[in-house]
Amino acid sequence: MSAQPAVDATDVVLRTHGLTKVFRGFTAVDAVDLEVRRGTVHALVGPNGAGKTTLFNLLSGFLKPTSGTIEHEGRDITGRQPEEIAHLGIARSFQITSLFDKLTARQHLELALGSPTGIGYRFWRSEKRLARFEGRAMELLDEVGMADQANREVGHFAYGQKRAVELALALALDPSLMLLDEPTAGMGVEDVDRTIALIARIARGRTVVFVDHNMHVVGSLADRVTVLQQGAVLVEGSYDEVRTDPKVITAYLGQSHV
Ligand SMILES: Nc1ncnc2c1ncn2[C@@H]1O[C@H](COP(=O)(O)OP(=O)(O)OP(=O)(O)O)[C@@H](O)[C@H]1O
Repeated sequence: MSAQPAVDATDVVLRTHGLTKVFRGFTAVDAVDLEVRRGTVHALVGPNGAGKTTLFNLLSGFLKPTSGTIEHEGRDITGRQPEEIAHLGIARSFQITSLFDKLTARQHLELALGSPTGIGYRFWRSEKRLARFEGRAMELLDEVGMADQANREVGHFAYGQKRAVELALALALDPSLMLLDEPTAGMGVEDVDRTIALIARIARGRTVVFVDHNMHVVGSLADRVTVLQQGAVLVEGSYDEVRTDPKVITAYLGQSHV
């Protein structure tokens, strides 16, 4: 975890102002002002249905906001397409696995490295053209502790190993900001601890925003925590500040993952 940098406008990688998403009269994200500082790990938490995934979809361009703005490095990116946002260096890893069973881990990385935005795969690239990405592919797999599995088909991988490959794919973009959607969802305790260590490692020198229900993960990784409730920001602060906030305790009453 990195120390909190001094507050300075140029230290803000991502800022939303009044960000709102309304689905047929239902406000899923409600006037959210979010500030993500450079070099920090920032968690988004909140009870089920609080709007975390919708907010992620807005930040990564998969949904268009009803109103409000999103700024990246001081530039307005509101309404940009997912490919453009990825190209700006905002990488998102998905909650739902997006790997192909018959491809090896290395082939996944080579295909992603061969795609200009990193978020699509270019299957028509020849093996020879992709071979030039082998070195970088291996570096990325090494970064997530998967170098020794590089030539195995991902269909044979355990769940935690697939998530590690997905993290490597997000890193392939060389992102200035990583958005991780429930990186430990569905994992057992061992995989959760391994993933915490992995995220802590890849977060060095990078800015990370993640959504997770597991408070052990949030407490272990997050420099800042934003708690959402019914689409709006309820509280923001350090993990210890939000954990003990009476508003947060009340919001989580009746939820199993406090
Ligand atoms: N496409 C949509 N159309 C209508 N309502 C939607 C749509 N997407 C999300 N919602 C609603 O918006 C609210 C916020 O949903 P969202 O998935 O963002 O919450 P969440 O905090 O990610 O929840 P969880 O922790 O359960 O994943 C929910 O009430 C959901 O039903």
